[in-house]
Amino acid sequence: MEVVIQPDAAAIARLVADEVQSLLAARPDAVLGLATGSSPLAVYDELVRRYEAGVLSLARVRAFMLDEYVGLPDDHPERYRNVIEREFAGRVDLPAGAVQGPDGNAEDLPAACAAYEAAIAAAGGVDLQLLGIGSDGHIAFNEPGSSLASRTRIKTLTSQTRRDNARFFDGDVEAVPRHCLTQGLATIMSARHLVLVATGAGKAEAVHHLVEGPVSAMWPATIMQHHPRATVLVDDAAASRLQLAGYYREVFAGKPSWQGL
Ligand SMILES: N[C@@H]1[C@@H](O)[C@H](O)[C@@H](COP(=O)(O)O)O[C@@H]1O
Repeated sequence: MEVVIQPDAAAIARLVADEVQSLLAARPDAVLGLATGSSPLAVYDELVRRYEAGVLSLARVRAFMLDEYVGLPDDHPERYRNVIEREFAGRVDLPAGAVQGPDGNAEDLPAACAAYEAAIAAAGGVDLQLLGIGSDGHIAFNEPGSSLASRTRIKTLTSQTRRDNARFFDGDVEAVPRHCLTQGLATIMSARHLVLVATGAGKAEAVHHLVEGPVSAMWPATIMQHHPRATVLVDDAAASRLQLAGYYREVFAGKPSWQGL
């Protein structure tokens, strides 16, 4: 696992966008994994800027989302499919239909989960998966206690996650759905490069466990320690509880620029 400590979200976004740009230069039809939440927003803004500047095209890209709420009306602004369209897909040249997500309104939810796994596999798997992390250490919606071998399935959100996400629902916890469909930890681990972004002191404990704690279902993101290519990008506040922060800074400072993330 590589830990990259940067001064702020904008600096993190530039590094992640560089990585996406070099991936697409090598493979214009790459498969991206998209995350929702506030953490990846600066990355999306940076990618949009590069698209508008004409240095990046996503015309041949396919993308898969991590998760989706169950039961939000199709036109609800917080439905993750709509969030991704608004924050990213609708602002670049991703073709219509290029972004897929689990169908949280399907009549048969287990079948929708299986179909989603099959769609990812049929696309050849995800090349670069963007991730945020919840304050309780969840990735996608794999809450504490999630099977480390899980695949896309229905999950119940913890009250902490519902409280955390209430800010997107006018502060109304009751408006946050109780259930979701989420890629499992094994699904996420199948992506070829994991790129996790975390900023702010509220993520410091989760980041500490992710990078330096024992691998445990209680902190689901720790499974990333088993991934051969995982990059964790954090700002100073999110890095504040890392015991080896000085070492991570030294390693990154000494890295040849051509190496990328
Ligand atoms: N399902 C999402 C996750 O994909 C996200 O990483 C996490 C952190 O969100 P944020 O980046 O807004 O802090 O919470 C949400 O519940």
